[in-house]
Amino acid sequence: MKLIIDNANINDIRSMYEYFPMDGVTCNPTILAKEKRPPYEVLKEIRDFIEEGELHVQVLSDLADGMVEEAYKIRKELGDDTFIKIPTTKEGLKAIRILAAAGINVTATAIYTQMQAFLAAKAGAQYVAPYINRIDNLGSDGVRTAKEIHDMFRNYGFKTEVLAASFKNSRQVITLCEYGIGATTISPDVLDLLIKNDSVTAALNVFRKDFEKVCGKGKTMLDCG
Ligand SMILES: O=P(O)(O)OC[C@H]1O[C@](O)(CO)[C@@H](O)[C@@H]1O
Repeated sequence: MKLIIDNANINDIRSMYEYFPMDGVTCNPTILAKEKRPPYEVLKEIRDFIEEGELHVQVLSDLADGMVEEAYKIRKELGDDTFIKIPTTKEGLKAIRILAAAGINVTATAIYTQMQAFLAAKAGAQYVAPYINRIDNLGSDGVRTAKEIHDMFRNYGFKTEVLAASFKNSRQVITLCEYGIGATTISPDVLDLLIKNDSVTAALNVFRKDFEKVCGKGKTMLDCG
């Protein structure tokens, strides 16, 4: 499962890359706006830092022609390997088909239903991004929807992968990881929750205390005996 960071803050991204085995960065217009700087300035910094990592950037236009135009501008500014996030509306489907036919990487976003995912995959998207938590908040089941989309793609032999998005807890991520989902995009807060565990801390404290009984406070394998 690819692990992608859902954030546009370069300091957060650097820090997450330092600790976690990351595969790239996604953002959406809301995440970009939080940086309060010109978007391409922010995105170019991220592009340079993550080098070959995946970068997913969303368009704003409502109509297909505008989406396609934005896609070319994004690629010109940030490189041809950039994934263009296209909202999976009727106009979006038209744009996905045009872009995919031109060999452009597309991530179909704002996925709430299996049908959207099916149509986006058939139109040629590399990824579809179901919104796990937002689906839950509609009274449905985001994790189940993502699993069903994954299974449906396998049944049809589509190459499209699920890029699960909108997580609020680590359980949602782990369940999809077990299931073999292609990728997840996760905020720094939820990423930290994947490794935070009070039992691990407690176990390490016992090891330290026992060791210090013999070697003294603050000693390690470097400076004891
Ligand atoms: O519900 P949230 O946390 O705003 O997430 C929406 C998600 O959709 C995406 O736009 C999909 O890539 C992410 O950037 C974001 O995680």
